[in-house]
Amino acid sequence: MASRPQGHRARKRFGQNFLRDPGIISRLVRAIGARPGERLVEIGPGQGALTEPLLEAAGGHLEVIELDRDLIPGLRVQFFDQPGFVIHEGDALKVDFRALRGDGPPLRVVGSLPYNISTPLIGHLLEAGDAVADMHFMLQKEVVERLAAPPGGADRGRLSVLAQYHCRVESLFTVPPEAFVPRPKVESAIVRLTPHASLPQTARDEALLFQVVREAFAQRRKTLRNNLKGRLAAGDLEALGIDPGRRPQTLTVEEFVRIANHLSAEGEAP
Ligand SMILES: C[S@@+](CC[C@H](N)C(=O)[O-])C[C@H]1O[C@@H](n2cnc3c(N)ncnc32)[C@H](O)[C@@H]1O
Repeated sequence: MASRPQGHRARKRFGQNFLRDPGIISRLVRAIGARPGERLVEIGPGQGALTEPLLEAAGGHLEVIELDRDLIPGLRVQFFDQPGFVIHEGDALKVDFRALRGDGPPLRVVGSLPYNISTPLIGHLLEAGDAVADMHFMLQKEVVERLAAPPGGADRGRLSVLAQYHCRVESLFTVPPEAFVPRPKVESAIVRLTPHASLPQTARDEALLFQVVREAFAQRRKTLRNNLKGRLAAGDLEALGIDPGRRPQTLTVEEFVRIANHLSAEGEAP
C-alpha cells in the first residue's frame, strides 16, 4: 500500500479529526476483531488511518463510505493494489444499508464518526434492522455515556432507551484528544452496538413507543405523572406496576414498552 496522502487540510464541516495514535488504532482494530469473509463497512475513512489495518484484518475486503470528495483520490492511490477495497462516494446518512447488504452476510459497520452526524447516523443504521450485525464507533465520550447509561444514571435519556431497545450497548474505552490531528475539544470513546437477534421486549407499535419516550423525557425533573398526563392517568401507571411519582430516567426499556403496549392495546379496543 502507498503511504498516506499529504496536503489535505482537515475540514470542520465534515467533522474531520484524523486518528494518529497507533496504540489506539490497534486497540480499536482488536476490539472490532474482523475476520476474513465478513462484510466490513467503514464510514468516513478520511486519510485511511483505520482503513489500512481493517483491510488487513478483513482479509483484503473492505467497503468505505466517504463524503469528502477531496479525500477520494488519496484513498484510491493508497489502496490501488487492493482489489477487494470498494469506495462509495457520498453521505452515509443517505445510504440504504439494506440494499448495500443485498443477499450477503449482515454488515459490520465501523467508523470514527464526525460528531455532528453521529446520533442521526446511529438512528439511520438502527432502522436498517437485521442488515447490520454490529457497529463500532468512535464518538464523543458524552454521547457514548448517554448511549450506555443504565436506568437511574444521570446520563439516561431518550437516546439510551432508543439504543438499548434495539441493541446491546457496550462502552469499550476512552480516547484522549491528543490521539487526533487536529485535536478535538472533548474526549472521545469507543462504543459497540450489537442489535438484538430477537428483541428482549417488543413494542407492538415502535413509533408509539418512541413518542412516549420523547414525551416522558420532555422534562427530566418532572415525574411520569406530569410528563405523560396527556397520555394516561396516574392510576393507569399504577395498574401497570409503575409508580407515577418516578422520574423518566429511572425507567427500564421494558417499563417503557409496557406503557406503550398498554396504550396501543387501548387504541385497538372497539
Ligand atoms: C472524525 S473523521 C475520521 C477519519 C478517519 N477515519 C480517522 O480515524 O482518521 C470523520 C470522517 O468522516 C467523513 N464524513 C463526514 N461526514 C460524513 C458523511 N455524512 N458520510 C460519510 N463520511 C462522512 C469525513 O470526511 C472524515 O473523513
